[in-house]
Amino acid sequence: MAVHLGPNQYGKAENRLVTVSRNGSVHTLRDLTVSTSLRGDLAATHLTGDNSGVVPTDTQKNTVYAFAKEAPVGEIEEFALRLGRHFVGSFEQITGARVLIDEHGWGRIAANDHSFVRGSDEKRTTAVTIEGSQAWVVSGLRDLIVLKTTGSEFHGYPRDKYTTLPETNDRILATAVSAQWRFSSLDADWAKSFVEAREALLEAFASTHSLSLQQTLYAMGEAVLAARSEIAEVRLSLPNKHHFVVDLSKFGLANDNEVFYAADRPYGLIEGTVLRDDAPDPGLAWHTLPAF
Ligand SMILES: O=c1[nH]c(=O)c2[nH]c(=O)[nH]c2[nH]1
Repeated sequence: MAVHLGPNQYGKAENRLVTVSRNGSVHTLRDLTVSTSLRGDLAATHLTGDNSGVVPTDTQKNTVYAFAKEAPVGEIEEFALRLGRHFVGSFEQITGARVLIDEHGWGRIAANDHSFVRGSDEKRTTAVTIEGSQAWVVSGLRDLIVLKTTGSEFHGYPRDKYTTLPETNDRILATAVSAQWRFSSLDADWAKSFVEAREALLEAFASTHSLSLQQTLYAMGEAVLAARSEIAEVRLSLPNKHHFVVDLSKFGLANDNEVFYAADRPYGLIEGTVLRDDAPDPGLAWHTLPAF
């Protein structure tokens, strides 16, 4: 039996990092989940258990925490680039790295400058891939939950003997947006880019009169590309969070799109990519990230 080692990487997943920085009595809280993965000449450990090239995942974890102390964390893209470049630059066998960071949002409680309230489950995300001296950044968000109570239709689909879905020209449209956008430049203003891309997603969701969630997805991706020239490509994953009109006729009640059953599962899952015609080659930007 002839076999060989295929692509591999290893690291410490989901390091939970919380930092507090103090400006007098005003405290600033950051809450990140950081995952590092390293690649390179790692055949020896897989084939013989020779660990001479293996930077322990424990060391990777420690580096995340030490780096958070040694310099300001900054934007998550900057922190991920700093970590990835460190591992690739410091260890001969390590030629590539992927650093994933999710940022969890906290708001201030007005009572003082050191109390916070965890907001929604929305996460700001980045995925940085390093290969030698090259770097690619894909940023985005997850679990941005949106809903509109009108301005959504769904009809005109083929019917067969299994089709029961009634056509509708007025329904609730709701989804939990996962978006990832690929930067064509590392010179971006990461914070501004995030705020404006997010705003473009929300604006497009709200203002597109939707004939399908697919159409809304395309409009949302297009809006991000129109808003931010440094973004080359947007990938969206949109679960269709169905809201079914409850049949109240058995109680002698009419239901004019007022009472809904919010279904948990199954859900439609609409996924797609919108990219500029002249988008630069993605290189390894999507390496190990979901593609569709
Ligand atoms: O916007 C939609 N797209 C679909 O593909 C689909 N399929 C379905 O049953 N409902 C919907 N809604």
